[in-house]
Amino acid sequence: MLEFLRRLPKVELHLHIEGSLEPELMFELASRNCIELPYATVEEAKAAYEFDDLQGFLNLYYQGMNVLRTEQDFYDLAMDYFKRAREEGVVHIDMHFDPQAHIQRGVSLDVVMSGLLSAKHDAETSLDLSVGMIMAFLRDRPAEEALQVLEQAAPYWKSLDAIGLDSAEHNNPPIKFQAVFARAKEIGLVRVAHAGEEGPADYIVQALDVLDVQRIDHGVRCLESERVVQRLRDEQIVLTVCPLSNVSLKVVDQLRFHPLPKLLEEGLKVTISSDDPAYFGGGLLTNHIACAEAFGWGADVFRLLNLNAIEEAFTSDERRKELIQRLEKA
Ligand SMILES: Nc1ncnc2[nH]cnc12
Ligand SMILES: [Zn+2]
Repeated sequence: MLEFLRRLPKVELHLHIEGSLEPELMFELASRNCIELPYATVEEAKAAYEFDDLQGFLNLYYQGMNVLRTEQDFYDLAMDYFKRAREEGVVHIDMHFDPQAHIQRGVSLDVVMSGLLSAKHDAETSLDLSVGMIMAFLRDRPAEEALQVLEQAAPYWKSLDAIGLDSAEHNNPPIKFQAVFARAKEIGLVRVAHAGEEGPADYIVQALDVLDVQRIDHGVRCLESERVVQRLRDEQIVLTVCPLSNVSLKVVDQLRFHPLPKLLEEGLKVTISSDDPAYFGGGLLTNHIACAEAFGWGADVFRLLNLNAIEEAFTSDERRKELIQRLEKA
């Protein structure tokens, strides 16, 4: 099974590129930019990655990305992950990034975009890896700020595959971003949102009805409402479920109690992703292996999960067809 999972062409729809910052690179960038870290060693940083909940993680996530200052830093961050993902047999990544978390530190949108877009270009031309770009808004910051960033990003609209919504879900319902998402729709941008990770099933409905999103990131709490499950099934809305993330952030107690098998039984269009691999114990292959061990899934389940992801990936129809053929042959 391990060899099968390694060679299976895997597609990741839910990855925060800032959450792929490994402590080793964090130290390298800190040294390059003369920034003092709150950790003495890589081991000390890793030991701090124990979280009680989403907010506990977000505090370290925003602190960690403070080492990202230049275009080269963003390029190195993304290429470092792309190369590792490729070695694990990942063939496509839809990458979230958080411009507000950088702009508020004095790092310009141009610096972020130039670094990430160069890395995407190089991955697509030299690594056999396609990359989608999801510009995410921080739901615990004001909607007006998100709207400003969306307008400021006008030179990059053509380079974006979607906008997203992430960060602290409690008390930050999708409806807060109604105007931002309406403007994105007017511009012609596709929309996705985190919902039902720590927030209630009702936030999933709001994301669909008010933000008109095409996917739900996480969505595991849909199971608390029969009506929401029915809706997701009827409309075959893709859920980007992140098993090891859910364990790390205590959304579930242990992987063997994760609702992934139930979501599949319910006929939902499930995919799996790593979310923030540097913080949650590993990348997409590690998530696959952990699921194989926890749920005893065979090859057919993993083929289905990745077929679901390929069908939804932000890529060309030509690349999609190629990936489906490679999946069938694996
Ligand atoms: N799991 C997650 N949930 C919400 N926002 C995030 N930003 C990075 N990872 C996140
Ligand atoms: Zn996420």
